[in-house]
Amino acid sequence: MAETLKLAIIDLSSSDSISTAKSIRQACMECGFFYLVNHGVEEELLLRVFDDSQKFFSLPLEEKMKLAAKHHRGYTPMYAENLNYSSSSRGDSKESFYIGPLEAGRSNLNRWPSEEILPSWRPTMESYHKKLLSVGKKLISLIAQALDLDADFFEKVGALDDPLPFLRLLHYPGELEFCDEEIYGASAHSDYGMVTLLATNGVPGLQVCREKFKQPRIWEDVPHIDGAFIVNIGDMMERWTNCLFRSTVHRVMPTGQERYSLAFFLDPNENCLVECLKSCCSDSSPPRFPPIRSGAYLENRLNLTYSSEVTLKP
Ligand SMILES: O=C(O)CCC(=O)C(=O)O
Ligand SMILES: [Fe+2]
Repeated sequence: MAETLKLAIIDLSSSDSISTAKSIRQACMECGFFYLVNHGVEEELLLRVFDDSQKFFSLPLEEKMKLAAKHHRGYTPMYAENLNYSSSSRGDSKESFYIGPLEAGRSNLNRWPSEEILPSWRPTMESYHKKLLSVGKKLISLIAQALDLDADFFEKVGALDDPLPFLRLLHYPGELEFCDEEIYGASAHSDYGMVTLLATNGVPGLQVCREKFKQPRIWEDVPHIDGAFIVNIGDMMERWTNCLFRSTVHRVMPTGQERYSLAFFLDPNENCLVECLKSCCSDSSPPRFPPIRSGAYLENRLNLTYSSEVTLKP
């Protein structure tokens, strides 16, 4: 039985940004995961998004496959993905739908179910996507302050001016087709970008491993809190901070219950150079990673996860 992890709760509506930034710093250094409350996303919108997500995944497979992922947008069927590419097991038992950036010039790569089949599906997803981008940007400015940087640091380095936000609708079936081998809902992985904001339908399954280099791995459950997003730091933020802020390994275990979640990945603009912050390195603690361009890094990670061609550029 996994222990239950008690994560910090960060209030996005607090007027005391200094103390909020301090709590974020501690949470990111200790665990890389925290809850975000009072984020301003209405419950009614969240319910509509979950409802529409369920409607999409209930369509016949051939209908969903008409929107099969291209350029990393659209539908990925069950077992299409192996997040833990060092494992040779079957892919993950989940299906998903990716919605990429909505900004002009990029949004034409998105794939949408037709209005006749799922009326008002697209506007619902677009309004959630936009809302989450604004919550994510607010959070990033607090993360900058948590690193003793100017609140607009990540804007100034070009990460957030035309960023790469991806909304991913996820569906984990309750009953598994194969029970003779080790099957994960999502196998062990860390996220690639800056931050991820996750909402779930309340069904458990998410686990984190705080010490990724220790064996055997110890997994702890992350319980759902009504109305809270689960936020985690991604690998690019870990690179920026020279591992001060942790991109923690996590996974989703099947529980026999059907599960839906919404993961919003906020990734820097593809041209943004991700390099160790001056405040995070010294002679005795030199940069652990060379500088990389966000786009090249993401493409490489995505290509390792999916066998098919993935392109990020519009
Ligand atoms: O569904 C979840 O709870 C987590 C999904 C996840 O970690 C991911 O898609 O990166
Ligand atoms: Fe993840």
